[in-house]
Amino acid sequence: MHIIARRAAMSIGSPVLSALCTSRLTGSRRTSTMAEHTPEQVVFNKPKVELHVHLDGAIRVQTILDIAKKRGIFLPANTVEDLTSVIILEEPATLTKFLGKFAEYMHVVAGDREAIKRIAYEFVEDKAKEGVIYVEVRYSPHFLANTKVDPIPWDQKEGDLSPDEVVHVVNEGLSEGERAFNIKARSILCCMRHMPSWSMDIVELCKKYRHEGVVAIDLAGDESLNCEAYPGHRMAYEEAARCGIHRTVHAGEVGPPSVVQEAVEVLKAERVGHGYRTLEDQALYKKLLAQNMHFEVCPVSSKLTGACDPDFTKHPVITFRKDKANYSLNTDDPLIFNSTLHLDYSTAQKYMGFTEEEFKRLNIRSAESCFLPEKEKKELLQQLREAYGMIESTAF
Ligand SMILES: O=c1[nH]cnc2c1ncn2[C@H]1C[C@H](O)[C@@H](CO)O1
Repeated sequence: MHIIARRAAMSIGSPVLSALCTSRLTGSRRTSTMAEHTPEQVVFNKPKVELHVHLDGAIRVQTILDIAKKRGIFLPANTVEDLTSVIILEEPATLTKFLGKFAEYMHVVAGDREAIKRIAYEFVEDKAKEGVIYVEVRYSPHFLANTKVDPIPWDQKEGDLSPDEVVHVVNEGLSEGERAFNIKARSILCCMRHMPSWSMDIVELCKKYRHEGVVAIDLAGDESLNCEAYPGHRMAYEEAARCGIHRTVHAGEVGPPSVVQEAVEVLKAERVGHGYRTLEDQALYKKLLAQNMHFEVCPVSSKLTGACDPDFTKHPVITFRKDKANYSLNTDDPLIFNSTLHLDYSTAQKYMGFTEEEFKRLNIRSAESCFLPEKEKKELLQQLREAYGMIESTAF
């Protein structure tokens, strides 16, 4: 059965690492969760940090079906199994084909407050079940809105949910999830490459909600569109830098190293989303290594979007590891890749020779590179070091 089909039956359950143990249950007590894996697939059964995952690429299929039913929206399939096969990418494709997958279901969730709050809440539950203790989740508020957005996305009729209120509703879902599942969840708001006219809204929303869980700005979408041609993004990133809003940019996923260079030098990105093709420009790569630039690596995603060679033994993260670069392992869009964070870790172990020590190291680097304020970052690092046996526990 597909992981997603199993994910469908997830219920509100026990938080954090205990959830990983459900995969070890046998017989009739076996529960259905997204994090359900055979024991050998859970190769790093310790607290983790995830920095690159899209909320709209991490929705449960059952939730899409439930919301469609409630709203009377037609879908081309009405079981989890069937809808899963409509949505997922099974074979390596292109970034363009991958981005087209969102149109299969975004119209179901967009414009509906209850649906948006639910996906945010369930997202936190799913991450807790994977053993994630800190996550930064990203999305485009415009893609979930149906008013004060031009054009209104996904062929929706005009309604009353603005990008601003989308952020408010997502924040509510995330913080309720944090309380229920005892993990920390923060958000990153995405500008979209093809919609530079939305980018100033995004930086204003980052400013407005910076004390309610929004930690950074991102630029996602089709990388063939550069910023020189679209000054809206550059202006938004300048304002973000001016106001101390953290910045990450999707770059070097399928685009050439020049897009990475532009992200770092023009947009003042502090982290690079993906960044694989940086390796094609050794001078740039060395410069970023020296700067301790963080690369948000998404192994399973990089194969299915066609960003990297499908042979994982040739993956750029192997070079990053060899060079002791600063990087994280992330799911990106687990709905569309029919994946979990465990699959990214087990892929790294099975095909790229990753060890427990490297998993610990990269999670520490991820925590160091997260967008939390310094005090909270220190607490997160302390939590990880204790869990990894690097320091004595301070708990009594
Ligand atoms: O891997 C990606 N590269 C570029 N854009 C992406 C990727 N995954 C998701 N997106 C886009 C589609 C989503 O609707 C948007 C905001 O989450 O970001």
